[in-house]
Amino acid sequence: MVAKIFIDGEAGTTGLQIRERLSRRRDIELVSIPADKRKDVETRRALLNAADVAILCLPDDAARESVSLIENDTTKVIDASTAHRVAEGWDYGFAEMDRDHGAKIATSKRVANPGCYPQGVIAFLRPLINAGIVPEDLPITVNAISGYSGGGRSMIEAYEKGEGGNAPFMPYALGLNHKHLPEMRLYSKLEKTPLFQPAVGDYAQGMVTFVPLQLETLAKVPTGAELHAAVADHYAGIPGSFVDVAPFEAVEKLPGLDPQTFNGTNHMRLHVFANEKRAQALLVAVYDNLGKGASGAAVQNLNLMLGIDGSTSLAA
Ligand SMILES: NC(=O)C1=CN([C@@H]2O[C@H](COP(=O)(O)OP(=O)(O)OC[C@H]3O[C@@H](n4cnc5c(N)ncnc54)[C@H](OP(=O)(O)O)[C@@H]3O)[C@@H](O)[C@H]2O)C=CC1
Ligand SMILES: CC(=O)N[C@@H](CCC(=O)OP(=O)(O)O)C(=O)O
Repeated sequence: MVAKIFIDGEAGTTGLQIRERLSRRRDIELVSIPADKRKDVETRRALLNAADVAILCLPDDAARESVSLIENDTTKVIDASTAHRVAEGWDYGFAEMDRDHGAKIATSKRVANPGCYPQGVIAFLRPLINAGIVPEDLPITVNAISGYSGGGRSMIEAYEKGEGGNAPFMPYALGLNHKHLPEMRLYSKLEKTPLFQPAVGDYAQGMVTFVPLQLETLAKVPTGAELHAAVADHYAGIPGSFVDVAPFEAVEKLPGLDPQTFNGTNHMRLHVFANEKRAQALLVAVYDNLGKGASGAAVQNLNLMLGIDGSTSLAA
């Protein structure tokens, strides 16, 4: 069967990337909207209702509107926006977060594609909390850097025109209230909202998230090797996982921590570093904000929803 896919917001950063990833697929008919009608509600309503799967690459309010325009119970939805990530009736689109989660996505009609930053955090904390190695109430801090494509078309244009100074490293979200906090807390299984402080760099694409852990207050302080083993065990149990775990090694510097390492792919690599004497560890995830952070994850979820094995069908 050839599945009909409509990308609402196909001209935006995420929409274009998904289009590109799907363009050579023969099992998919990509339904396009005429450029002059792309914000026309009735044209979108018709295309949304005719699609087997609609992928929403829109601002939050427009994504909510698209969902409200679906009048049948057959069109499945993958929403790349923030609108439904912690909403009732939606499944979170991070397939590797639990052993059976890919199967859940495969039968879901409403999948909320994750935010770029939260996946690197959930990828570590959920398995560690599930294994009882990190307690749910441990206060967590997250730092991160993203390429400017994370800010969508307006930020890309601003950086490419050299507007705004183009600082090599520009911290933001200093009100400590970033929109990714609810999904980061909920799916990591944390009791307390993490302190999250990201930065944008003067490069287009690729990200790194950092979770430093102060472990001395824990009743049982895990070693770096124990943290690493728990995370590695989790991903070893997920066939076709796009998340892998680097060997546990003592290094001062690692070229693989370049945020651009996995650009153009759907891969995420997890690194564990530790200093046993100080009871400190650092959890580092490297991936493409437009890949596993957005369009790669959307195509992985689409494959699952179409009953295709994502590990073999996703063009990296
Ligand atoms: N960039 C990233 O790294 C990531 C983005 N996302 C999310 O994906 C979604 C899209 O982001 P991104 O691609 O970066 O954003 P862009 O700004 O690049 O693209 C959004 C697109 O939606 C169009 N649009 C806006 N309003 C409407 C409407 N009412 N009807 C139809 N089309 C509309 C815009 O058109 P116009 O420009 O003419 O207004 C634009 O083409 C957002 O919710 C974002 O939060 C998720 C993960 C990562
Ligand atoms: C650099 C930059 O500005 N990044 C965006 C997040 C990009 C992303 O994950 O997208 P969602 O909007 O779908 O959550 C931000 O911090 O708001």
